[in-house]
Amino acid sequence: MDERGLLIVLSGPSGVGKGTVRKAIFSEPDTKFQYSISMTTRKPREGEVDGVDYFFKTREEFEDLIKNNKLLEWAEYVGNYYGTPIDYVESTLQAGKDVFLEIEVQGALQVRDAFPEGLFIFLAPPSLKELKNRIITRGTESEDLILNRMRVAKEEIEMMDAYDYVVENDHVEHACKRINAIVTAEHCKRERVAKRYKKMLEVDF
Ligand SMILES: Nc1nc2c(ncn2[C@@H]2O[C@H](COP(=O)(O)OP(=O)(O)O)[C@@H](O)[C@H]2O)c(=O)[nH]1
Ligand SMILES: Nc1ncnc2c1ncn2[C@@H]1O[C@H](COP(=O)(O)OP(=O)(O)O)[C@@H](O)[C@H]1O
Repeated sequence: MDERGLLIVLSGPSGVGKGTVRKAIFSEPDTKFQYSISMTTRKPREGEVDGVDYFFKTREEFEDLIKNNKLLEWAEYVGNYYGTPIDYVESTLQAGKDVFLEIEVQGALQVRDAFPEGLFIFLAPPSLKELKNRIITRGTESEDLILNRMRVAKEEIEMMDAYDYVVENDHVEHACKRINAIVTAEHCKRERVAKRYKKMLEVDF
């Protein structure tokens, strides 16, 4: 395979709908992206499955992964560690497949340093009021955690300029369409098709 896959990073504030949009993208039968399952020390929520939603780890196990350079990026977020396994990302890109990461902002900025050629998409809420509503309706957080997440969210929104694209998550299906359109456009921009034609033209006819 002479073409590496594209590293697609979807990020944005907690509660904006990253998980919802990512699941909607991966529920489409023709999605060709490979989802990189993250490691976390957060306790599983009801219905979450180890190795499907996350690889659930103890703090000791996670700290060993950090020490042994097994993570492309990691962040401590609202009291828990989250990180991306580097081997899966590297081998999948090497195989020419696009890898999709859904991660918070600190991690996305680390990936930007390691993979400046990646595609960085910021998912934005229609408003801060709507963001708070979404965190509340999700109902997984206590009052204290909601305030904490809103504080973090404001700082995260300030980082929007570091991304290649901002996608507003007004309606899930619209956000998915925008993301798919961006990836398609990016592939064209990166001249994958043009390179194929150049190769064809090298041959006499
Ligand atoms: N840096 C980083 N963030 C991650 C990773 N996996 C998930 N996250 C982010 O961690 C945050 C908290 O995730 P989670 O506890 O599942 O809650 P929720 O996504 O807000 O419902 C979210 O912003 C996720 O996108 C990862 O591997 N690295
Ligand atoms: N476009 C949308 N419109 C209305 N509610 C949404 C939308 N996208 C997500 N939500 C809701 O917002 C809440 C937070 O979404 P979630 O995917 O958990 O966010 P994140 O992964 O960014 O923390 C959930 O209750 C989800 O159903």
